[in-house]
Amino acid sequence: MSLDLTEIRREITRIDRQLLKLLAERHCLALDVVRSKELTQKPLRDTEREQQLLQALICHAEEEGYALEPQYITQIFQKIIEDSVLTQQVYLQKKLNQQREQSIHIAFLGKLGSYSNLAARSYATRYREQLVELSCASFEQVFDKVKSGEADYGVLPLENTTSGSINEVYDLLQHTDLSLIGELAYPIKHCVLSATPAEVSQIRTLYSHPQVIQQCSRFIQGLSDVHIEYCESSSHAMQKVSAMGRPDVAALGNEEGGKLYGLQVLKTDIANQPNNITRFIILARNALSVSAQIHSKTLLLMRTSQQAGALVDALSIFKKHGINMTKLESRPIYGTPWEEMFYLEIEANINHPDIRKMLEELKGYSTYLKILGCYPSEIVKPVALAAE
Ligand SMILES: C=C(O[C@@H]1C=C(C(=O)O)C=C[C@H]1O)C(=O)O
Repeated sequence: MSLDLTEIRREITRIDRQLLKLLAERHCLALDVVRSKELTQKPLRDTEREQQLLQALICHAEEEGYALEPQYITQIFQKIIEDSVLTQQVYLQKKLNQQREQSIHIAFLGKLGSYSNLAARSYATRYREQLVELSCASFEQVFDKVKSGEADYGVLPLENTTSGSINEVYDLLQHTDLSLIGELAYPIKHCVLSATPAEVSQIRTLYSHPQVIQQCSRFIQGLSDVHIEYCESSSHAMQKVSAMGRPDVAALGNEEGGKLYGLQVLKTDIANQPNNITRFIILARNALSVSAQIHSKTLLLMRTSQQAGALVDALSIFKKHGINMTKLESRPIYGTPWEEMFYLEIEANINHPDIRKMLEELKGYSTYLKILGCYPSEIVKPVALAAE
């Protein structure tokens, strides 16, 4: 066996290309699978098959004596299965809603390179759509651009695994006629960026969006003598820092955006927790139909009477119908002090007759009920393997 690095790397490159080819082949088979399921109307996800498949791979690796940890095999194949499930979902959704390959206009907060912009690109890539990017100065403007027809979709952050709910977006949802048609979980990897080579200890002013500052609060506390400047978005921050060209100012943003503004990365992974993920929602003027074969979710707006137990009674309807609730949020109702609007996200498809019946029942327990939208769940929860 040669120990020549160039030669070994050439061999690695050859294997990587083989892996890529095999992944592409598997990806095509996922499309054959969905065409077959279309005929049989089978649910798209089959967690039993996924469990068996993972278990069999782990056993096979052991029998063959491959030096691969079961955890490693599981992680890699869970990612592959996630792609397969989402590919099938996209196929069914595009067919059901008769979407053709076309260019779509997507509105998002910030300039090019903002996290919302990266999420918009990821959504368009998943649906294989050409993207026309429309920058907005505020969340409100994103809603307005979709309402006026200037944009087909609006991409907005709803919650983050570190800083929690984005209240401003929840409040805007209370008064909108737009429909929620999709979701997207996007990993947020904050870093410190500056225009010139510098040490983090040199920084005296940090620019970013309040949400980013909040998600990196521990890192910021560890810095001494630093002043914070809040910006409309992280992309505004990156642009400002780029224009200043000084070693004592830096932006908190992302690596991809940093490249766009010619910035250097001084430090990566500065969020309070490594699993820093933002869930974005996609808004459109018209609601989408979601295939019954897809695991879907519905977001409801609900207000209850001010009587004792009114909310508990309303929520008990979900329990009665065996419906899982994935999110419960409340926000003040403007003009009505101390009354709350509830946001309920449930794992349900509103086109199912049982769910329609359940919502009729729920009306009886609420003073206001509105469906904000039904959408495919794009968060593919990995299956758990049976304990040894
Ligand atoms: C490909 C399929 O659809 C889904 C994806 C799977 C995979 O990628 O292996 C397995 C089961 C299903 O959840 C299938 O049913 O075989």
